Amino acid sequence: MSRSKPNILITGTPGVGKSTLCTEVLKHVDLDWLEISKIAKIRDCLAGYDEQFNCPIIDEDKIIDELDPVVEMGGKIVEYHGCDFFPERWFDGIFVLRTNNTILYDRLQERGYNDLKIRKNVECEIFQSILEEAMNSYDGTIIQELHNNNINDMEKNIKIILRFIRNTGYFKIVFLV
Ligand SMILES: Nc1ncnc2c1ncn2[C@@H]1O[C@H](COP(=O)(O)OP(=O)(O)O)[C@@H](O)[C@H]1O
Repeated sequence: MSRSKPNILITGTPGVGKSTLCTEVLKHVDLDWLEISKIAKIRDCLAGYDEQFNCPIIDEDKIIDELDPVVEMGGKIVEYHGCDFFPERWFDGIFVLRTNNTILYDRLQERGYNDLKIRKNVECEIFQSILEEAMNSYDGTIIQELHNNNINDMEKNIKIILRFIRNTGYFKIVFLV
């Protein structure tokens, strides 16, 4: 089945601003937001618990099986702090958010993460693990790295993503404002 709307992925280390950016983009365009962490819990797609990162481990095969028919229809913003297990065919564009280490540290501390979890996530960002994961899993031409340290960055990123969606040229995209 061919899609009438594009699919994009918004990924990056926890705390880089994925949810906030999705919320903002969705004020302007009629797409559906798939928050993989939440959907995995609701639809019982969990495979255990990561003691080191202090978070649930999702059952990647199960979540793909659950969501494949929905994503194939198009019009989805998929959001998750990982990306290598999604089918390549799902996405028209991939956006990897990045945040300066000290800013990320403060955001995660404010979120109440313990010291180990903060350190592991900041290390993940320092080693640009998610960007590399994306580069190793998808065609580099559909990947954009977006710095997201402050409100100005956020404004720019919203525009970049909306422009990308507009330029995909799918016939059914509805812009709300
Ligand atoms: N561009 C930004 N400038 C300043 N603060 C931001 C920005 N993006 C996100 N934040 C803040 O950082 C925190 C983490 O954002 P969130 O969207 O929950 O990250 P993620 O979904 O990647 O875990 C929130 O308190 C949010 O308000």
